[in-house]
Amino acid sequence: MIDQLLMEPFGADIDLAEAVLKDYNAHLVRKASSMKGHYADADALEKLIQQGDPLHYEVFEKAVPQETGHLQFGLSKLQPGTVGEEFFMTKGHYHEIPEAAEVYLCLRGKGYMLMKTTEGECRAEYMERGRVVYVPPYWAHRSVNVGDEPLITFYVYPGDAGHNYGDIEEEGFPKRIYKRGDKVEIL
Ligand SMILES: O=P(O)(O)OC[C@H]1O[C@](O)(CO)[C@@H](O)[C@@H]1O
Repeated sequence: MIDQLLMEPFGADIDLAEAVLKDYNAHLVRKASSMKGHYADADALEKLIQQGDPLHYEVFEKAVPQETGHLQFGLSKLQPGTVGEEFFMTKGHYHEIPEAAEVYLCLRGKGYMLMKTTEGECRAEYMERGRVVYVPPYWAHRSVNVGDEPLITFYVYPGDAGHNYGDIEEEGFPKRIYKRGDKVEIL
């Protein structure tokens, strides 16, 4: 029985200086046009889309089965920039299995992990190279890049966790992160 479940172990290489996952075999790309409904300034987003629909973020993975017992891992690379005054961010999601936690290790850049619960609790945990953020069960999470280079994180979460985008699209996050001159404002 266990023989049928066995998968070959494998290794993967991350160029830590460049924060690049080598030989990835899964690649998710989200451009500005994937972000409709997420930013406060919808007109500024539309303008950005019309001006060439720039890359927003990518996720690079060594694919493993999306099943109980496995661990999904990879690198998330979020470009710097703003939509209006709001820093570039990921869509954000709860896990379909809400009890599933996630760990992020920041490899490059500066940003925040913005987290919220269905009860409306909201936290922003700072990220810079070497800092680990723990996203506990039941917290929706979104990365926000407040620096001027890509924000790159290594992440690990349970293989069967899944992504629930619907709830967060309806609820939104209670806080947003803005660039005001040289300042970062979390409001
Ligand atoms: O799913 P979002 O919010 O677009 O963020 C992108 C990626 O972030 C991750 O949680 C890892 O950082 C992936 O599971 C997901 O595909």
